Amino acid sequence: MAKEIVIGTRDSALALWQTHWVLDKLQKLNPEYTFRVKHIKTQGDKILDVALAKIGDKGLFTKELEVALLNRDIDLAVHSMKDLPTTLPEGLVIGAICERAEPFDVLISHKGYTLATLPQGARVGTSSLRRRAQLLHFRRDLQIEDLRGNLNTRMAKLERLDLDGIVLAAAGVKRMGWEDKISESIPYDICLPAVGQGAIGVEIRENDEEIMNIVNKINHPDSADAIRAERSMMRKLEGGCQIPIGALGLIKDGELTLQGLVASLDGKKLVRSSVTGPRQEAEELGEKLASILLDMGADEILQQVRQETDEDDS
Ligand SMILES: NCc1[nH]cc(CCC(=O)O)c1CC(=O)O
Repeated sequence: MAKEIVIGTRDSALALWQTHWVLDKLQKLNPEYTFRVKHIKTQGDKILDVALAKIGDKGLFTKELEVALLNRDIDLAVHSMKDLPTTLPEGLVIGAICERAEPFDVLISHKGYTLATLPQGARVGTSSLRRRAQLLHFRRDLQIEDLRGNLNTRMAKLERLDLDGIVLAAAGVKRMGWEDKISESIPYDICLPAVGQGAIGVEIRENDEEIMNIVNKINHPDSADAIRAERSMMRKLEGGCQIPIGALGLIKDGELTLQGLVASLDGKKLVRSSVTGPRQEAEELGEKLASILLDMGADEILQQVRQETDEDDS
């Protein structure tokens, strides 16, 4: 009988879509194994009524899966790369980063608005600090409403809260089959994506060579190098708290260009820059861009954000 490999996943509709996408690929490329899915509830799936920025979202969608990996309850965990913290627990590694879908954000609005044409003071839903800051930087007049929950809940809130629009990741919207609801693909100069946005990753045990060989077949080197650079930038910038950070790595002719930004929560301050270099130096490029941003004023923004989130906690 074929050896069974257990894939751990969250059980949101998006997570299940992503997991079955990964499973199909793995099964085709590794016919000698049988793959099975195990659902695991994460903290982020249970706490739906508290703003993410308040509880801190590091590992909120991944921790229980990581515990299951370390306990050998599962052999690999499928994550949205954007939800995977930049530092992994001891003993776990990223086994593969799959080919990235569109990394940009989209506006969903019944009236077909774009960010530029939304009426004065329009109410736009997002719970991401990164989106909030960049939207406010672009349009100081917008009223940003908190929008916690999985994609289905967020879409329901567009109606229930009678919002003028909500901002979501294009990749998730397409995976849910909601393309027809998109009223604008938001350009990168207005909104730089989250680190890892649009890519699905596989986390495995560090010394598990058998699983490493199985998942390596679905690794996409261009996506992996781009996202390694983004994660390296973020690792150097963040200090244990949630901050508005955007990043996007793109590979062309063997060269990696990494764009990045850091913004204040109100979007008033925003520093943005980019670096280009050999793709083999993805991690160094990420650190270099982080240093450039810090020199440009990101250090002050970070201090300010830390103070503001501390006040929130008390
Ligand atoms: N934070 C939730 C999350 N994690 C991954 C995606 C979308 C899919 C992706 O970016 O890979 C989403 C939804 C969203 O931000 O709109």
